[in-house]
Amino acid sequence: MKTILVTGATGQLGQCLQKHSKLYPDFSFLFCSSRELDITSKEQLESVFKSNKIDYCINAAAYTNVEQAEKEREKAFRVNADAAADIAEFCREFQAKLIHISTDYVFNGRKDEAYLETDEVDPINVYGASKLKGEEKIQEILKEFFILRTSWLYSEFGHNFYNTILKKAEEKAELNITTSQVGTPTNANDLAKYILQIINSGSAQYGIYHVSNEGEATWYDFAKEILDYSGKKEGVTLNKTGFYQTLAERPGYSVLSKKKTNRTFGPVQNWKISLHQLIDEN
Ligand SMILES: NC(=O)C1=CN([C@@H]2O[C@H](COP(=O)(O)OP(=O)(O)OC[C@H]3O[C@@H](n4cnc5c(N)ncnc54)[C@H](OP(=O)(O)O)[C@@H]3O)[C@@H](O)[C@H]2O)C=CC1
Ligand SMILES: Cc1cn([C@H]2C[C@H](O)[C@@H](COP(=O)(O)OP(=O)(O)O[C@H]3O[C@@H](C)C(=O)[C@@H](O)[C@H]3O)O2)c(=O)[nH]c1=O
Repeated sequence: MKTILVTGATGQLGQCLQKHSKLYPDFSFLFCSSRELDITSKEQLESVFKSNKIDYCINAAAYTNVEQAEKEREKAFRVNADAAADIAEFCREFQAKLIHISTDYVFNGRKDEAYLETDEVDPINVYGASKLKGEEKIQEILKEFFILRTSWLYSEFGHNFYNTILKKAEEKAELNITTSQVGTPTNANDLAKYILQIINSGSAQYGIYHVSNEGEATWYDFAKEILDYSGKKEGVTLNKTGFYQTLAERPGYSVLSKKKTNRTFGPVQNWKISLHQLIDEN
């Protein structure tokens, strides 16, 4: 039986992994919240790796507050880079394979077609820089890793753009949503299912992969689709804006090419279809 450690287990992706883990009764999961396992503590990491024979570690723990990271650079790097490196060290020592999640924000957004895994990285905010450092350290330390770059995650769980829009719709708020970023909203349930499929396949095709839904959208397009499909647009004013004031700069274009991922592990569905599924289910 394969034993799978999941860090950050009560975060958005962590909760999606918990939900979909039920489909894998032959796997033994060790879900650890930040309270149960602080990944910045080498002692705590060592203790988990020593007392369990871990085959895979899914690192779903991260510092994800893009705005706050501009003010807490050190903390963002401690969690997203240093702790990721420590996890990689323990994976090497205890022969576990690492599945680490990274982001479209490692790119500067100046390209005008989908980013390949091999394209130049050049983050333009602190969060992106800290995630890139994590990627780099993992590759230096470990051979048996999958770094999965994803984008614009949303789900029924936790704090995300989808839940923010639904909440604002309940409040009948006036929404001003930016059209100045193009990317791909990705249902975290799809990512969770994809990760579990990779483990189940036993693949040894290690490396960096892009795993997001297919297609592209602006945040405005995403908000509009959420409101239209959920039938909650009544009384809500939705405005396009070319500029939404934020502390952190974000890439203008961050669609990820899935050519390599599709070839290796199979397709991921279109973002609109996946969004509709989530709304239908909830
Ligand atoms: N959300 C998004 O839009 C995107 C996310 N990603 C990446 O996907 C992954 C999952 O993101 P998502 O689930 O959305 O993020 P969340 O912020 O929902 O979850 C992150 C989890 O990490 C935990 N965590 C933070 N610091 C530590 C620590 N020191 N030790 C242990 N756990 C810690 C948090 O716990 P607590 O709440 O208790 O602090 C939280 O449960 C991350 O690697 C992220 O960088 C990539 C692209 C898009
Ligand atoms: C709430 C809101 C946001 N926006 C803008 C701000 C920003 O440019 C964009 C998205 O806002 P958010 O703060 O929800 O998203 P942001 O924190 O940028 O999301 C990112 O999170 C990290 C973790 C990732 O890895 C990325 O892939 C990406 O998903 O929408 C509006 O235009 N209007 C609004 O009312």
